[in-house]
Amino acid sequence: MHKTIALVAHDHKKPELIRWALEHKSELEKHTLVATGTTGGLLQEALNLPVKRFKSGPLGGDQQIGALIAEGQLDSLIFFWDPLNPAPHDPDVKALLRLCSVWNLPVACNTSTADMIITSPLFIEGLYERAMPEF
Ligand SMILES: O=C(CO)COP(=O)(O)O
Repeated sequence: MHKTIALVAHDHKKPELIRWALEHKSELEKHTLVATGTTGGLLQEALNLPVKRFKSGPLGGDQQIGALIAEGQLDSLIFFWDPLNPAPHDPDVKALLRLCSVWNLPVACNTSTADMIITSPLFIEGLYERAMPEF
């Protein structure tokens, strides 16, 4: 089943995300890929696949991806955020991860979880339910 997958990594984590994406290229190429600006440029070059690029994270890219979630236009987020270095846009990072919880969006912040999502029949066949938030 065709999905839209967002791929994002902070600077120190970009090599890890590129390695992961290359490893899973045969699955990723079946889907629409979106990314924050710098991550998207690197992925496009490494994978030789089209990647829709939003703004760089510090300039609002995380929020643009958050908007996709709120609009029901994203199926998963692979977000290798950096736990060891502070980001100037940390509130945006938190806001993006918060929306994944609000909408029950499959989100991976490391390679082990990303492996599980991209190989999961639940994900690939769309067998999980995106939550409608309750107030
Ligand atoms: O900062 C980011 C996510 O919070 C990623 O942005 P870039 O892909 O532009 O580096």
